[in-house]
Amino acid sequence: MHVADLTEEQLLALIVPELPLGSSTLLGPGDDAAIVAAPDGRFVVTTDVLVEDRHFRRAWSSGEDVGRRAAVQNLADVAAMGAVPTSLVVTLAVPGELDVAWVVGLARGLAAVCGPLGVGVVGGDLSGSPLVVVSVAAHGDLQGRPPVLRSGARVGDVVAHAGVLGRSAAGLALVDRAAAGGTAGPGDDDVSHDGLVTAYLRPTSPLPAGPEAARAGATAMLDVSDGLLRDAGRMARASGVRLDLHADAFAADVTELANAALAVGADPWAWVLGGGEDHGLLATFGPDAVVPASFRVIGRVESRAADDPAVTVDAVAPAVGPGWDHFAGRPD
Ligand SMILES: Nc1ncnc2c1ncn2[C@@H]1O[C@H](COP(=O)(O)OP(=O)(O)OP(=O)(O)O)[C@@H](O)[C@H]1O
Ligand SMILES: Cc1ncc(C[n+]2csc(CCOP(=O)(O)O)c2C)c(N)n1
Ligand SMILES: [Mg+2]
Ligand SMILES: [Mg+2]
Ligand SMILES: [Mg+2]
Repeated sequence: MHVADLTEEQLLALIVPELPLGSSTLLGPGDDAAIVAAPDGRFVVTTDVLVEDRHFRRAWSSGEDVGRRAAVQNLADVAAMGAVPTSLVVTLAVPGELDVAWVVGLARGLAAVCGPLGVGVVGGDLSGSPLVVVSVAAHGDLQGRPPVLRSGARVGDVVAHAGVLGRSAAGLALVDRAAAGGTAGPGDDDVSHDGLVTAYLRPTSPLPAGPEAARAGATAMLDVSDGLLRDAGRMARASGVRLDLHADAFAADVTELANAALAVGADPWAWVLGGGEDHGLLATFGPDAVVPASFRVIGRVESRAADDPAVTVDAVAPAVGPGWDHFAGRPD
């Protein structure tokens, strides 16, 4: 059965029962808008879109994969403010020839990520489109704490990261090679790259680390969606500082990706420092703070002189990067 065989109401009747209601939801799907409790008196709101052939390919990703990815990339932005996610709304634009099962799978993917967190999928919109487009807006609760902004990093703070680095980019390169008919070679001996492909298809984010960082007094935070160097640069510029990353801190990540990099002829450093879509959290903490165990220290905040790059690795401009940009420009 294809989407074009159904009315919007019939498609919604298949989707809505799959969606979690969430613990803060006062009114879920079915009316002109949803109602969600915001006990703090404020709420966090953010949106991120996924576009077919830009963020995923239908030949590679199931509906469930895309639903999980759409939820995670938005929940990571909520966590990056130090907040706990409460609800999502999901706009879905799809071609009429798309299988209904793909759309139901997408709802199940959203539910698989949101349900266990008590996050409601409380509404959305449907449209036809030549490509699949999934646009999510997520809301979150600061629980009475100040938000953790990008602009708060101060000279002398430590730089820390929670989550994985480079694994999604490695998985994408492996899927890409398989799709191009690439054959096994050096680096493939006795190793399965399955975990890396899953990291690309179904990224996860250390969401509880966001509020943990906020409680520990993080001075700045953002989620790493476009690559560590590019996102670190955003924090550095917003804060008027330089982030100096320590290469030693990434040795284990690079070693873990070495076989996959050999297999596809890539540089594992480019994946770790420049790959995006791992959705880890990059945060800074004052020198006296106790960095939560979910984070590892990867560098230090330094002053930025006029000619300094925003981000350095062992005090010099990095040789790889600069990370993802939809319009391909280079950062300042
Ligand atoms: N079309 C837009 N209109 C208004 N504000 C926007 C628009 N696009 C982005 N922004 C704002 O610009 C800022 C940077 O957006 P960006 O998408 O880079 O952040 P992000 O969502 O954290 O990153 P990513 O999209 O890589 O996950 C955010 O505050 C975002 O809300
Ligand atoms: C088929 C396919 N080709 C390339 C990529 C890589 N990619 C796309 S968007 C992005 C950065 C985050 O984007 P945004 O800022 O929009 O969240 C990255 C690393 C992919 N995921 N799928
Ligand atoms: Mg965004
Ligand atoms: Mg984002
Ligand atoms: Mg972000």
